[in-house]
Amino acid sequence: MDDNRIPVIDYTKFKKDPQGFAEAIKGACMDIGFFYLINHPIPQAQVDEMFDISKNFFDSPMAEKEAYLIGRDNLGYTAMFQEKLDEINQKTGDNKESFNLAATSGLIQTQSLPQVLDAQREKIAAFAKETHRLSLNILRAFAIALQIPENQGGTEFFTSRHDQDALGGSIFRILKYPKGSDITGEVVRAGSHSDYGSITLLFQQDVPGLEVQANRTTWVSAPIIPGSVLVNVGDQLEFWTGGLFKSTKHRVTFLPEHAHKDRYSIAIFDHPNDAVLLNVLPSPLVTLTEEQQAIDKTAGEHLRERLEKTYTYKD
Ligand SMILES: O=C(O)CCC(=O)C(=O)O
Ligand SMILES: [Fe+2]
Repeated sequence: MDDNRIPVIDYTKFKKDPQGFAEAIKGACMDIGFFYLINHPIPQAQVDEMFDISKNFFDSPMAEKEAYLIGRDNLGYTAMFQEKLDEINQKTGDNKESFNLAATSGLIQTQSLPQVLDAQREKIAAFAKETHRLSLNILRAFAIALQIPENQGGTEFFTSRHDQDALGGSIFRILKYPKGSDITGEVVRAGSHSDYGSITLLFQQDVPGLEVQANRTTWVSAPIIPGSVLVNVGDQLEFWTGGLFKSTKHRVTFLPEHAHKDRYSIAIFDHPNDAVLLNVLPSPLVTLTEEQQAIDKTAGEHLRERLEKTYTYKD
């Protein structure tokens, strides 16, 4: 495999040749930590509808958005420059706005939402359910690739630990990178970071800008492949697999077209349920170090540690 390329994997292979699909995904996860899925089951019309909802929300008056500022529950609105994903290298915060919606069933129903989003709650919930179904099949492919024994859960080892009806940190995030040039002198719009969860699904629309750090050294662009979803491994899965799967840093940089075009993206961050211990993985391919085995860390603890480092909460 070319190390500097993000592989493109055909999702229809999951049904026809689960083993081959699992091997392709494993190769990508052990290498660059990112892959595109084409021919996935989420209808483009539904994705487009989510982008329309997102645009309507970001167009609403600032007072309405700021009434829902993000708090320690990791839900709500993040204003321009509020999040600083790369606290070491960025002078200013990220040049973007975002809104975190809950992606666990209970919270989808009860999260307090601004009017524009509240009116679309059913559609948002349906999209969260649909994308979660796709995540579950990716997690099944992981279990096949990692040869999890039947008596340890087999194919359902990861899915049973990503129950949308149980407590967990999964987030459905809409993002807007407003048009305009780099007023602060930063080249980067969203600082270099790795994601926190197990897997992230990313939908990009029209305007590129995402870059991925191949081999932990070289920045390569992650172009938009129409109709695809970009999938990446997060920190919890890297930790859980003893480093076998790579949680790769990525960032969004300014491109000339950003001067006159808004950029929108949607990220679904799937997390293991809060109570899941990340230092136990019954796979013959994974060897956890003694040190790692000694760290009894749950997914919930892992997430909260990371969040405290990157946000400046206004409460
Ligand atoms: O907007 C993008 O393309 C990437 C966003 C991202 O990496 C994140 O929110 O974690
Ligand atoms: Fe990210």
